[in-house]
Amino acid sequence: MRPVPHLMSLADLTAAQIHWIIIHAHYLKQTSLPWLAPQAAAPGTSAALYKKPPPLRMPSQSLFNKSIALLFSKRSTRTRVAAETATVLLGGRALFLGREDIQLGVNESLRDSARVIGGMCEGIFARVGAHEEIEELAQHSPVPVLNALSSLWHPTQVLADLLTLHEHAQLFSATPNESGFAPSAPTPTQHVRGKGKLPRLPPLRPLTVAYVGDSANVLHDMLVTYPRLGHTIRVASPENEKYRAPKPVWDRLVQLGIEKDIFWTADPREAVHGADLVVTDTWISMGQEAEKEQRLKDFQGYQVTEQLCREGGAKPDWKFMHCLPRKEHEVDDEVFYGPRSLVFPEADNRKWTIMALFDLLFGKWDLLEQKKDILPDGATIPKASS
Ligand SMILES: NC(=O)OP(=O)(O)O
Repeated sequence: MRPVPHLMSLADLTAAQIHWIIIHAHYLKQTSLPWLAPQAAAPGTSAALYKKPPPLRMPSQSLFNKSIALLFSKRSTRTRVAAETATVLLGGRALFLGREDIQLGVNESLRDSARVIGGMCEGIFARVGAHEEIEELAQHSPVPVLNALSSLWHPTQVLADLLTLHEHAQLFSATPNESGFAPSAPTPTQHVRGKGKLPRLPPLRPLTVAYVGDSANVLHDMLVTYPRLGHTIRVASPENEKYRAPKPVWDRLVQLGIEKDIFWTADPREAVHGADLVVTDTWISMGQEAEKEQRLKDFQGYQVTEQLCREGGAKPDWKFMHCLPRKEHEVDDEVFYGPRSLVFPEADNRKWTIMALFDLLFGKWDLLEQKKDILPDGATIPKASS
């Protein structure tokens, strides 16, 4: 009997498996978008004379006739909409089960809920409070459990960020960084698993990524991922220990042998030095509303602005990402709505990366078993710089 695969954090995957998900998400996006476009004009009409409809390839139907439970004990826009729409494209049905809808946590234990829901659904995508809750769901679920956000990790967000960076690779100048890596010439198409030629996932050169803000779940998955994909990461958070990564995250970094690759400072200007990409996130996570006043004081000077990045010495063509929802104290309008911002393509890509995970983890169960080191034709992972 195959062990039930679960995914709690990108720390659970090899660099090759992470890269494989990005390639697969890109493939699913390319095959699905034509199905979502307005219907082509009927043959013989004048519009049809000018525009040939695109060739349609069916995306994977690995969730055909299957149901996925979206077990959300916290609010969500992007993760929920991405999960529901991705499940439709894979041929399945998503059941949104919010905290007001089911017995979970109020009248029934996590253990019993996991067993019951897993007996009727083929996957559980769970957004929880304390990380231990999702660990307990996974321990007792007969079907795969995927983390939709917990107190420690937010793996699906960082996958969307990576897909977005690859898609915008041309915006980052091609100068090799200290590791000496120079990107190979991009090939316009790639063969994907006997499905013919599709636009190739653009290769991404190693970037210097600066994170300015609280040490929360998105940053934690960035920390365990970016150095293994060859990127440099620089973090600024206020001096207080509560704004630094907690022990379970450092333990995973040590386990992966990348703890020395993380540069951490309390000075946001120092963090953005040499940055290709500047990232921030909420200063007040769900459940921390009572600390709002103190946090706003502690994060004074952390707002991402043109001035901060200029004074800190970010690269002239630096770009900006934020997982959303955003507050103006974290990043001003000039950056957020300006030409440096990738935030909306980043939000769109939540759908394609969640679709890839649903396909590989819920539909096929082969994410953790295979493709540890093997990538599709022509794909490469940048060499880590240390
Ligand atoms: N970024 C993110 O997780 O958004 P939601 O909370 O709206 O799902």
